[in-house]
Amino acid sequence: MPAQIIDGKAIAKTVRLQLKTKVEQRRNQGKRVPGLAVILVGADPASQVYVGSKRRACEEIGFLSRSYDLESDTKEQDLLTLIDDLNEDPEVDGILVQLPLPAHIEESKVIERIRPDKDVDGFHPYNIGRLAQRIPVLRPCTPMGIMTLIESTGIKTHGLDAVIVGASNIVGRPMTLELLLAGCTTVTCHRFTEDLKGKIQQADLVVVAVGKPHFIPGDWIKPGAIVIDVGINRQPDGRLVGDVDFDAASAHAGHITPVPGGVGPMTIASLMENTLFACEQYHDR
Ligand SMILES: Nc1nc2c(c(=O)[nH]1)N[C@@H](CN(C=O)c1ccc(C(=O)N[C@@H](CCC(=O)O)C(=O)O)cc1)CN2
Repeated sequence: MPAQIIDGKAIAKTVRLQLKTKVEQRRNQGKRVPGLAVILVGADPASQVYVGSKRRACEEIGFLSRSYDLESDTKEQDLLTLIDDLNEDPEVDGILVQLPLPAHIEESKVIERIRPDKDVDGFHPYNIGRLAQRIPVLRPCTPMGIMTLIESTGIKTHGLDAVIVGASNIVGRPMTLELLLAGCTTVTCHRFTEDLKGKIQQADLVVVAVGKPHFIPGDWIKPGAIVIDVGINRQPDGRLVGDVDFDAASAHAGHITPVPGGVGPMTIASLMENTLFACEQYHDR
């Protein structure tokens, strides 16, 4: 039987509609709307697309949206000063700095400058530490969205053997922490991993985030496994493909995310959830 498609676009839309209702309720109660500041440094075309989607999602849900588009040669200190200002701005619940940053700006310095209670990306060491200690607050958006997608299948995660391919700070590492928290036995694979095929063949759940088109052949997938593809690779003909050979993997998997329309839209929906969370948990008074 072919795999069931996990429709991230539809699930993300449902999440956004639920958030819109909650914002309307806040308005009716005389409360202020949550605010998100989105900062883009430079003009990377993919980043412009993602930032545009984040700003549109804010408007659709009814959040206050603040946009900061900075030149690619912006000084690190100027970006840090903007973050300092936004940290003190009572209308702003969340601050998002789109990654990657230009090479002259130190990413960790910027992430650590955002106050943990406004770190809606969930990348600050405080928020990563909370997730590692099983008391999550603001969680990294892509892994958080993936957990929502997995929950939508109705499959219980306790005891599953999960393989995460890729060990980035944005996806692979926090994904491992999320799946550990969800009761999976986790194996995190990276460039030095040996026998990747053997590990994937054993996995009930595979999350792939390496950024290489069709890196995982379909016939490596265990029959019935859940396959989550985080890769977004543009082909010479303009099509987007994932890190997994979708057509071949669909013949083996039980559930699979498409690219596009899988993980990407849920990343943005999770960011919106985090913004409301920051507003309600930290800033409502
Ligand atoms: N500060 C951050 N920077 C980056 C993050 C992040 O979570 N925080 N993640 C990625 C990029 N990303 C979010 O910013 C992101 C990637 C993809 C999508 C998405 O909706 N993709 C669509 C396809 C869009 C297209 O046409 O290119 C899909 O998969 O259907 C949203 C957000 C790196 N940087």
